[in-house]
Amino acid sequence: MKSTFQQEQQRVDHVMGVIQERIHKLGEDTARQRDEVVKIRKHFWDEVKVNTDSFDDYLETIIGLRQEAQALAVSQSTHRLSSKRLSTLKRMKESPYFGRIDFIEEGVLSEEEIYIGIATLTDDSGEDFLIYDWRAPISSVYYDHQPGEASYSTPGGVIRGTLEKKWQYLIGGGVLQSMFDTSLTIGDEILQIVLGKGTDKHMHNIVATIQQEQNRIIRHDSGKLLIVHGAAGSGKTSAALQRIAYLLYKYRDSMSADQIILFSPNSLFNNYVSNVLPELGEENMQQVTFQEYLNFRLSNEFKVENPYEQLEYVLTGENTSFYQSRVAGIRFKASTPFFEAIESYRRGLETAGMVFKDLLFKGKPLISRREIEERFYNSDTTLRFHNRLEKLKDWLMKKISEVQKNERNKPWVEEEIELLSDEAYHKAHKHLAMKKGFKGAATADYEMEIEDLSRLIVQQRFKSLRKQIQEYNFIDMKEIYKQLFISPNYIKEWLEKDWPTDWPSICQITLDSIDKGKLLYEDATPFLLLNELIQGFQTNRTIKHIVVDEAQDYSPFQFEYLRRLFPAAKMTVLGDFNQAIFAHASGRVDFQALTGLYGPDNTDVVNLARSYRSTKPIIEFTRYLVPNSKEIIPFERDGEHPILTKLVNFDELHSHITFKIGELQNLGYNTIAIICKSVEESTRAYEALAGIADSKHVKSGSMEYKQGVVVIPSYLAKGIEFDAVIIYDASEEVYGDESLRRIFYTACTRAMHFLQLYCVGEPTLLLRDVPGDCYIQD
Ligand SMILES: Nc1ncnc2c1ncn2[C@@H]1O[C@H](COP(=O)(O)OP(=O)(O)OP(=O)(O)O)[C@@H](O)[C@H]1O
Repeated sequence: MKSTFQQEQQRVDHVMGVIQERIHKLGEDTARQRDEVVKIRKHFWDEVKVNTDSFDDYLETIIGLRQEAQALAVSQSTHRLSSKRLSTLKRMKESPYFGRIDFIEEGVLSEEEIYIGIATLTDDSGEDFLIYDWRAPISSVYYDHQPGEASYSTPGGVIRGTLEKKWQYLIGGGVLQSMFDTSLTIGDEILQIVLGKGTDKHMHNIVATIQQEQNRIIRHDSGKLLIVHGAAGSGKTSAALQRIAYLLYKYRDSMSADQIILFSPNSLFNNYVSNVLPELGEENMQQVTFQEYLNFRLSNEFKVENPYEQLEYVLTGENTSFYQSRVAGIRFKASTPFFEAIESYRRGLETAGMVFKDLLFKGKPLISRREIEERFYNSDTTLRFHNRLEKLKDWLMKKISEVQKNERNKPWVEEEIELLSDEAYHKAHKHLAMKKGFKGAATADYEMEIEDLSRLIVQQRFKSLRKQIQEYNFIDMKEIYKQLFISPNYIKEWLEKDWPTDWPSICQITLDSIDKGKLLYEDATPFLLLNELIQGFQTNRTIKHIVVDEAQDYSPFQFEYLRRLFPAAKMTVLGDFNQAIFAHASGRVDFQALTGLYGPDNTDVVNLARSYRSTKPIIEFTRYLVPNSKEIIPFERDGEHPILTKLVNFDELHSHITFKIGELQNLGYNTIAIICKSVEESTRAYEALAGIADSKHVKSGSMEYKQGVVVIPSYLAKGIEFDAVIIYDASEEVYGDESLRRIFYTACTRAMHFLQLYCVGEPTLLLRDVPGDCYIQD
């Protein structure tokens, strides 16, 4: 008689056979579909008869074109779906499923064995499920329940029953390596195995070991806003990515990957998480950093400072003049009172204060800014602000048309006609001929009239002016924003209280920067907001979901902005106060305040207390670095205690680090990070440690997360993790300020298996509260 293990292997073999068969069949189908697409593309124009001689011919051409385009679209979509399924099946060949529940539904006598994997697989009849997708309603029982009474929600209502048993499988290369009856042990064996492994270049999916509290996040589906607050390493990013996969499955008929945006902390992180969805057979969502968005919107007008330049300044600029004022400005400009001040300032612009640009033609004002201003403030004040601007735009267009008409007979036009090159003449000829309905050979007979040519030349000359009006570029946004800072008292008109004491210096810093063509990071979102409040929000209604990771580094201001920008989207926000590293994140970072974005009825908050990334000794050490440390629960994974080594000078430090790296590499650690406070420090460290083979210096703008040894500033290491972390210099000299606590905590919590801290001189007092038995002092 066969053992349970053998029977299970037999089942694996059977399922593998089915998968192999499907791969073979689908491989053939996909190849055929690809040929079909290529064929349609190649012969697209052979199938369409282009004839525009008469209206009927024209109509027939259009219909032909449409039919051909439709055929192409259908073939492409069929091919895309088959390819997607094929790559999922190929992944399932490695490990077809990872779990099983034995479930008896209420009112049904027999128990059903539900095997769970990354995608559904049925037998040839299509009736019996060999594997259930991990996102199927019934699969939630696997994540949510221990043996006993259990239930799950379906679109038709709640199904109740009894969970008899729960199994976890480890299958690799089609071979069953181990299976655990977790209903008996309630063990985390597989989680232990997964977490004990080394990291590699990319984050991986966690579907086989999703924890109950994470499942709540993944399957959450009510309200507009889900706020997830969780300790470092608690799986916030992982849960968010599986949540996206879940939403793409649940709403597969109405939501596609390009309708979801993930706001990531930096490009390195983008690269790091880019494999999770493809591993699950889904396409990646759009990934963007807030900075990229700001650049996209503002780079025509300004050079926009990036958040890391801002942070680097905060970390290293203490000795520069106006340092305190700049930091106060950063905080204030990220606050809700400043948001409200901008809103009331905009309302104030309804009666006075709009600044316009002269509309120039041939270098001279055609319509002066004063004239535009007068027209605007004499317009009907009962109309909404935006409608008044629309009317102003119409008026300007009309004026331009009049001037344009008068210009046709001016001598400059005649001169230009005479100076027209052959090529320009030919182009103009063609354009006018097309406009008048001449075609092909007939155009040769057409004599261009001077009048037509003049009109065309004047029209061309006015094109950019019209564009300027069309795009509201006659509003001097830069001056309007500057106005807020020109007189330090001006703000008091829009804000009753709460402006910072160093406001006059903040005003000066702002103006100096704008005059140099640079927009400080703290001004970028306020400037955009004012822009949108005046010209109308450029909203994007196609986006259905936005996920904001590392949300503690966004200001309330930015959240409000995102809400308005994507009015049709739901939002998932993930963060950890303790890792708030940006300068605007004062002690008042408050996720509860985010509830105000959509209101309490539309908001849910989930807390993740258990931390998975690091070994228990590392978590027990790091949690003493932040307040509320008791709330962080370590996952029981053993390892070495963190080590603090005190050194007397930098030469000693560098030889210690070089030796340690060799040791760690011999232990088989793939990813080792030497984490520094700032780029300034990491540049020095990298140069001094040049002897370490194949080490890389990660700077802002680095696009790819690499294996091996990296020297990295703390704020770029956020969101990612390393097998071993070395804190380059944890001295009081470097981390001597309380405001660096969160940066220090973030750096230490990047370690999965090993944490070494060095310090040249006295260690930072941030370690003061860590009990001596939580680390080894060298
Ligand atoms: N249920 C789980 N099963 C397996 N691994 C998990 C699970 N949850 C989290 N992990 C692992 O823990 C590590 C940390 O997860 P993740 O990066 O998602 O946490 P985070 O909360 O976003 O961390 P941080 O805020 O520190 O950036 C990752 O290696 C992830 O794969």
